[in-house]
Amino acid sequence: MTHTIFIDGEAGTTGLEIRERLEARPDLELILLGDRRRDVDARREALNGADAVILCLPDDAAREAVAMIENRTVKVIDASTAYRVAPGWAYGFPEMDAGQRDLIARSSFVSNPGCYPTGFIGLMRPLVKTGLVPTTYPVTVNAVSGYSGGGKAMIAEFEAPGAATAYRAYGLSLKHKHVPEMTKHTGLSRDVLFAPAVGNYRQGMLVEVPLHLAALPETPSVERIHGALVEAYEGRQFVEVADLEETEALSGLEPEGLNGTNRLRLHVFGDRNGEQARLVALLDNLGKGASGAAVQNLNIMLGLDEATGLI
Ligand SMILES: NC(=O)C1=CN([C@@H]2O[C@H](COP(=O)(O)OP(=O)(O)OC[C@H]3O[C@@H](n4cnc5c(N)ncnc54)[C@H](OP(=O)(O)O)[C@@H]3O)[C@@H](O)[C@H]2O)C=CC1
Ligand SMILES: CC(=O)N[C@@H](CCC(=O)OP(=O)(O)O)C(=O)O
Repeated sequence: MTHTIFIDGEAGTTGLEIRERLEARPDLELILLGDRRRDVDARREALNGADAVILCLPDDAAREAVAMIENRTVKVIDASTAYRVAPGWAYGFPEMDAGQRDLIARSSFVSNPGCYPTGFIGLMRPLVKTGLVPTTYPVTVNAVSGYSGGGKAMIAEFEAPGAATAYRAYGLSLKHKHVPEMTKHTGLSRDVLFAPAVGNYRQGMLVEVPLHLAALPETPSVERIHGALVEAYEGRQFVEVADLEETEALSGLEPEGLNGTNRLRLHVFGDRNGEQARLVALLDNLGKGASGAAVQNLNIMLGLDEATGLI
């Protein structure tokens, strides 16, 4: 059986990567609008005529697209921030809980997680759930992304001749749009303090949570933190927890290590005295952070093997 798929935003950074992942698949037929992609009537017809639609648009345009969908049989995946904490939408992170994959499979409206939140929630949700980190704990997140994270506009800025910025801290007003989903989907009751940065390379990211272990109620060991993550993701194809020995042997970690994949790798670095830890997630902002995750959710919603077409 062939499923018809419409990517609204097919020529954008996320849309193009999804298209690349879907184009070669014989089980799917893509509805492509080409030069008519901004034509509202053409979009309305495609949004209501496909089996599934993937919205790769800015937030406001995503809300407009959702309002255009009258056909209740259409399955919708939104890659924007518009619906990530909205009622009636399933959060598209299948590995985050035992029942999340089934929830996504039953849902017609799935919100794809943000790239930074995928790394952060991957690291912190199991620790909050097991009580190792209290819900009231003041959590800080430091992160760096490649410039494709900012879409076409940021790619043009960084790739313009003479653009020499090496690194830029941003989100300095402490109101980044990812904070609500990071807080909600880890189960924290206090907003996380998010310190993002963008580097002069195209793609890939590191998301880090530093922890003073002695400030946590049970002063958990690095092994215990690591064990909670291993247990949470056992048997998951796309989320892996690096061995402690492998992590200890590393003298550095680079953000481009999983580019082109749908994988998320979690590391737990600890000091010799067991007083401090650095939890670090590595992912491709356009892989498990966006386009890969959207394809994984699409597979689940269509009742297919979730790994179809993904590495
Ligand atoms: N880049 C990333 O790493 C990630 C992005 N996302 C999210 O995915 C969404 C898309 O981001 P990204 O691909 O980076 O952005 P881009 O700027 O690269 O692409 C946006 C796309 O949206 C289209 N578009 C913009 N406004 C409208 C409109 N009013 N009507 C119809 N189409 C419109 C553009 O069309 P045109 O081609 O004609 O310009 C373009 O194709 C955003 O919500 C972003 O936050 C999520 C996770 C990671
Ligand atoms: C480098 C950069 O600018 N990154 C983007 C996040 C990209 C992303 O995750 O998009 P969503 O917001 O849809 O999740 C930002 O911080 O706004």
